[in-house]
Amino acid sequence: MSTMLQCMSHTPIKGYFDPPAEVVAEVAALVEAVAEEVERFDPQVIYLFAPDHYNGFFLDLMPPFCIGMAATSVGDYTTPAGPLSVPRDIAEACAEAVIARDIDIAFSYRMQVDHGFAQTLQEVLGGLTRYPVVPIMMNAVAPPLASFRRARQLGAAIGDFARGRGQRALFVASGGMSHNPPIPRIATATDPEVIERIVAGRNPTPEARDARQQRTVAAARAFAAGESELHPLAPAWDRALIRDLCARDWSAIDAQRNEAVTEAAGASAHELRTWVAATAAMDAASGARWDASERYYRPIPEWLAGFGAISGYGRATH
Ligand SMILES: O=C(O)CCc1cccc(O)c1O
Ligand SMILES: [Fe+2]
Repeated sequence: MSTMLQCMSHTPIKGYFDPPAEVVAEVAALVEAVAEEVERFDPQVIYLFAPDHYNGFFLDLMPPFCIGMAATSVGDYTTPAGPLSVPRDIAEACAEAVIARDIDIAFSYRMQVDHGFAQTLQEVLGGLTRYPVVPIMMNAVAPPLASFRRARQLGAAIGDFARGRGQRALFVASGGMSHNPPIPRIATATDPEVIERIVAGRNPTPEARDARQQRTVAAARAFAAGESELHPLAPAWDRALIRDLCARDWSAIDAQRNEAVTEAAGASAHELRTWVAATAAMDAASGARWDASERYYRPIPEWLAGFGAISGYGRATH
């Protein structure tokens, strides 16, 4: 059974407000190259680890992790709306295997996902329905968050499950790296409208969604101009995390404390738990016979993102 790992940042600001043309072209070339590799690999199943940004999951009921047995993209920013091709039997068996390992994940038969999933599906994975995909949502916006250690254990359980199935499996993470887009937090929110939106803001009007997206784009413009209170990008921290993941230094990964991650790299650096889970899944599915390396890294303030990518290739030992 062959395996592949692709971890990459997402940023929905792309197209609304962009860095210099050479940076846009560099990222486009990266995306295209990874998409071609995926096409050549021709996965039989994709395990896609991604966060949500208060578009599909809210504080009325926020799970640390959720596997979708069926899922639909809400179509925020420039991403397409519509159903994903979730192989329900595989997703169900995966949830069963994970829960049997004492990782008590949630599951949904009508999961809504946002650009966290949809941008990567659209740009890297051939669209929402090109391949069978098991979507795994990891809460990265609403503290208290599960630990990096738990993300690693979740990934390992899914990787073992994938190996047991013997299918050509692609593990994908969408998110990170250091960044801090203006996502409200219940601890500091005071505006009742904002509180309502993060507690129970499912299916907003198109106007409300657009207003929110325009605020994010405005924040990116201010951040790029150096006129922003948002946490700065943290290239040195990002590169160290890339090194730890590629080296499979699980004790270093497990030692990451949530407060320290926020402090060093901004609140949305927590999206990197998707990289942790996908890499741990790859490791479990591939045994010792795989390698990962840094594919790309650049801090891109216009996109509010420490933008990185790692790729890994392997062949399972049985
Ligand atoms: O709309 C939002 O809530 C956040 C949008 C957003 C911006 C930059 C990087 C990201 O990873 C991201 O998700
Ligand atoms: Fe994000």
